[in-house]
Amino acid sequence: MCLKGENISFGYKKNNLVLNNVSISLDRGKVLGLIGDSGSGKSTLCKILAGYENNYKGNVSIDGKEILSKGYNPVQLVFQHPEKAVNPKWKMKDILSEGNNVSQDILDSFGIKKNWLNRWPNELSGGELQRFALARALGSETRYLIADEITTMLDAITQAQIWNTVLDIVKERNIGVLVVSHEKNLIKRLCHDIIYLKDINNVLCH
Ligand SMILES: Nc1ncnc2c1ncn2[C@@H]1O[C@H](COP(=O)(O)OP(=O)(O)OP(=O)(O)O)[C@@H](O)[C@H]1O
Repeated sequence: MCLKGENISFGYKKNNLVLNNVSISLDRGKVLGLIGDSGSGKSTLCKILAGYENNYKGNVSIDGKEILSKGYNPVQLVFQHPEKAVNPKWKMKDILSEGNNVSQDILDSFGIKKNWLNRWPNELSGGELQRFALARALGSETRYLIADEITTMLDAITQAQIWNTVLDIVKERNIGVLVVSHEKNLIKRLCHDIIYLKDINNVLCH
């Protein structure tokens, strides 16, 4: 059971590849780190694996099947800036309802308080908002989580709390996680394996 990207090539503009023949495989239950220089295409690869970009060459499969364009995506992507991933005109309870059967246990484990649900996104801190984004992404049908710099803007204590919670949940639910971070120490601490995305040829190696 794995999320696989095979021979992925992609450019935002014609004749200007950001990813050149990249292959990556994330097993269920594993935490895989992805590092690479700024601009090497890490976020782009995350978006392709999560089905946000369609115009690529190569193949993405989830547990041996192609990504479905309809229905809940078992591959969920969480970004660095939660404020950009939520509708500012929705209350938090409505934002959460976009997820898939997010359990009370998940809300409790992220320390999401009941009264936060009636607030607007701009009435929460960055860390509180990121907890919501993660809870929303960890609904019952999620099989893979792609975490693109999810704690970069947070203080060390909040970062540790959030990652401890995420690691507990993914272990219990056998979810595979791709961790993108500039912080090599964080990656070393969290991940079972690490891959490096080179900036020019996009060769992936262990
Ligand atoms: N929507 C877009 N349109 C055009 N070019 C883009 C777009 N998004 C990213 N790029 C370009 O694609 C390249 C790869 O960007 P990407 O964000 O994937 O890199 P990254 O490795 O995640 O970088 P960083 O570590 O700085 O976040 C960069 O040169 C960037 O300028």
